[in-house]
Amino acid sequence: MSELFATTRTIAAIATAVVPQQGSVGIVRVSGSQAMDIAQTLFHAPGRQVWESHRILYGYIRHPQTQQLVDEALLLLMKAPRSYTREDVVEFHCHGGIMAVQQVLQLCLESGARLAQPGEFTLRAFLSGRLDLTQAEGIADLVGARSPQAAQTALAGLQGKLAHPIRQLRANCLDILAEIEARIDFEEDLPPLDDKVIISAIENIAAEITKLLETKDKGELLRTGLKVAIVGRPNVGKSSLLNAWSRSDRAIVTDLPGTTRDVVESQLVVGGIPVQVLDTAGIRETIDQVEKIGVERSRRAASAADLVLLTIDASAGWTEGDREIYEQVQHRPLILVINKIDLVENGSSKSLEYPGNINHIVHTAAAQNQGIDDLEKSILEIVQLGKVQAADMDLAINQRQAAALTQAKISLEQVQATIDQQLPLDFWTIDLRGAIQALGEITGEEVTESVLDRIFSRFCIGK
Ligand SMILES: Nc1nc2c(c(=O)[nH]1)N(C=O)[C@@H](CNc1ccc(C(=O)N[C@@H](CCC(=O)O)C(=O)O)cc1)CN2
Ligand SMILES: Nc1nc2c(ncn2[C@@H]2O[C@H](COP(=O)(O)OP(=O)(O)OP(=O)(O)O)[C@@H](O)[C@H]2O)c(=O)[nH]1
Ligand SMILES: [Mg+2]
Repeated sequence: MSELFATTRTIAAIATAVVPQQGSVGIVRVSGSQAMDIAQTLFHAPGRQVWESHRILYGYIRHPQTQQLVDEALLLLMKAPRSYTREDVVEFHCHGGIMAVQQVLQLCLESGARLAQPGEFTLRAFLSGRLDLTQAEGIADLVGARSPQAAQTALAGLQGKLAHPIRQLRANCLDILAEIEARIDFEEDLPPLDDKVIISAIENIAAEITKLLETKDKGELLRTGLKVAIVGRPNVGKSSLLNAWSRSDRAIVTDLPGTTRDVVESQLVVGGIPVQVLDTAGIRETIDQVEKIGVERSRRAASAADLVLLTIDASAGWTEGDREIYEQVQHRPLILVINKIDLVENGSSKSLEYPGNINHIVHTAAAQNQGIDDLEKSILEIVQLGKVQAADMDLAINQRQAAALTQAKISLEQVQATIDQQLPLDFWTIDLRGAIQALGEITGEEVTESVLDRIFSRFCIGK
């Protein structure tokens, strides 16, 4: 057993962010049987304050040997099992920045704790039965959420809205298994099995699994979001588009072609989906060394993006330069953004002869903040958010859960095939057990250490 699964040692870590921005308060969290001892060694609470569970004490953290003052702080005590890990937990609420928390953590380590691995507090919460795996994954998703909708979906997981139906489906499978096994063991004493009843019960379970699987695309979009690259010739208004879209002055805009040299990025939310927008250097042949590198980066950004916004200047029409860029990006999900629409007669661009097979076209006047709504609508059409939302559930499964659900469904289909072929009852149980195993992996009733390792190492230290 790896050290991660031995819960005998007391663990400690900084629970709050250390980089890049300093918070005004920083927390050092300690969990395990030595937590109270460590708190008493390091923390001095003046006056008559009681060291009881779920109390906050005020006082001073001092070096245990030299008595040198380290911080003026608050101490939160949570006695087992009324804590996040169900172990004794203490939290030092220190001044923010890095010095106080780092010194307090160091003192905890010198007093007998070891540094927690990423996700180890939550792992202990799982091992002690406080959370199941889907709830633990919900916590990681919540911490990483980049849109309110992503946070809402993560909270649903944290609340057990996924664990509940999965447990129910597994219990249904176990009931069917018990029915079959009873016939194997006591065949003569029981009425014979009705195949039709079993088949319809299995069909119902498979249908529920299918419904859950339909939330996968939404989960993927909310968790990873979209990467969108704005590309085009110099001076067509790419940076203006980024600024209009993000309602900021994020990128430098001038009337000089070749203004943007490096990739400029901005985080947005479109229809609940976190979107990372990349403004890039205008693509053209150039002998300028710096610009050349910028152009190379633009090409790379375009090929790494989920969606490319090929931006052109309406007043210039479809130029040879636009065509060359189009050839490089035409096989990618693409929107043609016809910008500077304010400069053409009656706002139309019918004279533009862009390729007829471009399906998504949006007209904008970025410098006037016009066309952004249409752009967002077009993006949501491309990612088919409508379809995603139609799976009307506030929960959304992740890839690991989808893989296990798919496995469970395949196993159930095999049970049905076995019944159809009228094979002996023993055979029915084999695949049914497969489905039970797969469903158990999702919540963590049946799970290997390597799977746990993979899930919890995604967390940050202190979580
Ligand atoms: N300071 C601080 N804030 C935090 C956390 C934390 O650990 N420390 N959390 C953690 O990441 C989250 C809150 N989650 C928590 C969940 C359960 C318990 C807990 O002690 N539960 C016990 C007892 C409840 C009671 O009866 O008083 C239990 O369920 O047994 C604590 C925090 C977010 N905010
Ligand atoms: N009339 C009009 N001018 C615009 C519009 N969008 C951008 N411009 C102007 O076009 C010029 C170039 O804009 P940028 O946003 O810097 O263009 P860019 O594509 O980022 O250019 P590079 O970084 O050089 O590739 C600036 O003078 C903008 O004010 C628009 O919709 N209408
Ligand atoms: Mg630019």
